[in-house]
Amino acid sequence: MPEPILQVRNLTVHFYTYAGIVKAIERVSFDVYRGETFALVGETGCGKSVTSRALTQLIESPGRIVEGEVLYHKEDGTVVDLLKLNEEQIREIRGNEIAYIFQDPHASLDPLYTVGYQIAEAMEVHGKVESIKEGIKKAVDILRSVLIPDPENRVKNYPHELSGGMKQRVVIGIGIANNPKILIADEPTTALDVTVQAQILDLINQLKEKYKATVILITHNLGVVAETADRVAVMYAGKIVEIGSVEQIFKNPLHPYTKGLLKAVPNPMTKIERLEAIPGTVPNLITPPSGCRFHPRCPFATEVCKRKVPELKEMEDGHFVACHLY
Ligand SMILES: Nc1ncnc2c1ncn2[C@@H]1O[C@H](COP(=O)(O)OP(=O)(O)OP(=O)(O)O)[C@@H](O)[C@H]1O
Ligand code: NI
Repeated sequence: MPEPILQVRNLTVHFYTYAGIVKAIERVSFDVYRGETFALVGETGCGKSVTSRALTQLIESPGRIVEGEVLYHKEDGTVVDLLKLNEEQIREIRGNEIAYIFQDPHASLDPLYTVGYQIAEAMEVHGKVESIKEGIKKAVDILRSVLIPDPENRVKNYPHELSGGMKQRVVIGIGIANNPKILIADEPTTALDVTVQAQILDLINQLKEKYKATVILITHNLGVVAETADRVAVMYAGKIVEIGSVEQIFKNPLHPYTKGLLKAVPNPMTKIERLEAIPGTVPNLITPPSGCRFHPRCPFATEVCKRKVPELKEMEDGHFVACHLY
């Protein structure tokens, strides 16, 4: 039996805006197993980033986590609900046991400090080194492990002295500096060109093996999912509609939305295809559709789909779908 490292239950996040309450994610539940790469996929605005940020309470005003549990299974066997931790406790976990790599390396790095300093600081904050000076020494090894050439000199560079791909390697270096148990990569390659994207994904895979980490990978690129993930959760308009192994999802997609996604990508192994070609648009999440949120776009929708929210049901071993057709 795979052992869960995270169990997410009924995670719900709302944004209280002037226009109304944006129901960004609603009762999202899934497990992530220790050591796997778990992908969250879906069109833009479906709630991937909000879900991943909510795992460690990284939701800023006007957003609020209104419901849910995120059970984190530590290596010593204890289980904590990350949503019940206070600010200081969650900050101790964030960046240390659970680290993020965000999409835009420009926004993730401070232009005023050298990359060595920034890696050193990430370690010092969590008590992994006694001083920045010691941290900068270790930063050389970290730059080496993210395959930056000439790390002894690169450590003294400012972000603007590095290419986009190199900057993203530095961001990954900061992410892994404290040897996290879970690495959450939110569109880590979107801002990069295609060849560099492949290198960065390779790097994440290598680091995952080396540090025995668990990876949560957020992407709208199904080619990336096919190549790097073990399991996949498909999101639509703030809900998870299907979860399964990569093989189950690609060979036997069950939800009409998942089928549409796969059809919208002529060849799932093509890296550059994106998921934008399903007819209709993602609904407004202030007044989401009743029942199944996909029903207005679904070719198979019936009466019940308008009335009743479908729950996730297990159809085959580990393959879940939330759809009234099943
Ligand atoms: N600060 C905010 N205020 C209001 N609504 C927000 C805010 N942040 C996110 N949302 C809403 O939450 C929903 C989910 O957004 P999220 O960023 O998680 O989508 P995503 O799946 O990551 O999309 P993308 O692929 O474009 O990154 C969207 O409808 C978005 O408009
Ligand atoms: Ni996002």
